[in-house]
Amino acid sequence: MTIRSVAIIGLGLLGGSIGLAIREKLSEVTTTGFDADADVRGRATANGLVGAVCDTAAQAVASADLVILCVPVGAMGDAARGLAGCLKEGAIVSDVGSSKRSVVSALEEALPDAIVIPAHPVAGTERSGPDAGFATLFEGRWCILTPPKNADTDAVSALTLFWQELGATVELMDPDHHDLVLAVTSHIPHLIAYTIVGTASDLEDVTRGEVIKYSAGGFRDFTRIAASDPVMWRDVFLNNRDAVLEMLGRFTEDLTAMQRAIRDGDGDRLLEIFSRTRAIRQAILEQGQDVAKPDFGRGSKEV
Ligand SMILES: NC(=O)C1=CN([C@@H]2O[C@H](COP(=O)(O)OP(=O)(O)OC[C@H]3O[C@@H](n4cnc5c(N)ncnc54)[C@H](O)[C@@H]3O)[C@@H](O)[C@H]2O)C=CC1
Ligand SMILES: O=C(O)C(=O)Cc1ccc(O)cc1
Repeated sequence: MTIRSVAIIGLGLLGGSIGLAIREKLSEVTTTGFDADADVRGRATANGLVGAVCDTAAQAVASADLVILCVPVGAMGDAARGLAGCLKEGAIVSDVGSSKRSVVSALEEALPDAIVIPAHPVAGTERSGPDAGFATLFEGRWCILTPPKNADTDAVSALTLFWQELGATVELMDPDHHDLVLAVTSHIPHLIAYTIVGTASDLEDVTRGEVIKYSAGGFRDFTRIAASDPVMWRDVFLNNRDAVLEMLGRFTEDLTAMQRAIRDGDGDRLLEIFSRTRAIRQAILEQGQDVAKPDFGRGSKEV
């Protein structure tokens, strides 16, 4: 099957970036879009994120071969229910949600007769909204597809090709495994950033001023991540609860071990842990991933 038209539901960072990337890399593909927020629809029109910004989701998807839901994971069910009875025959319904198990269930429940192939482009920034997108967001990034076991193979191939044409490398994964892996590589790091920046902001006024004044690289990096969209991340934690709690349990144990090593003056133990973690960064660099300028930092404002 050939994807000739794409409808994007949710015209923020991800939706806008997909629209711009299609315009730049797949000029023969037409795009339509819808956002629940009228102001966002206005900005999307002004920024030319899609060929036509529609007043309803039904209009946006009516002739689309591929529909991509780019809304917070907690809104996927509502957004999908709004499309029931409006899809073109044979259309693929996909998404970009950061967690997959609950999204798979929400989409399949809302659209039981549709071809649903969930996806997660592992690419983003701390920015959000219709002015934050950029066409190169997906270049050199992973896009994980979590197709159901009985998925239409032509649809999986078409979606794979679509993401490859936007510059991503595609991998297939089971949704539960996706959620566990992303809990440790993305969700817990965000939780830690929100926590440490929150801890600093709870300090008394004088000290807090000094935190801002003397913030060293590490803290500044955390503030970038902790500036990420609150609604999006609330939804990620509510929707990937089990995997996050599992990984948080392990993290808490490791943090306690670190606390004990410091209390005991166990320098050897600290050296051992810090050397092991250094090797992980080395391995990421050797894989050719851009860790010096964070993944996600493209298009983001340096702080
Ligand atoms: N921000 C990031 O770095 C990344 C985000 N994601 C995922 O992408 C999705 C979108 O995130 P962003 O683009 O960053 O968010 P965003 O906040 O920039 O855009 C989301 C848009 O969805 C709209 N919306 C909400 N409910 C809607 C509904 N029912 N119907 C139509 N529009 C609706 C909002 O008005 C908003 O404009 C989320 O599921 C997130 O987990 C995935 C990878 C990276
Ligand atoms: O900005 C950052 O550091 C990110 O981690 C971006 C990001 C956020 C959510 C995702 O599901 C994937 C990537």
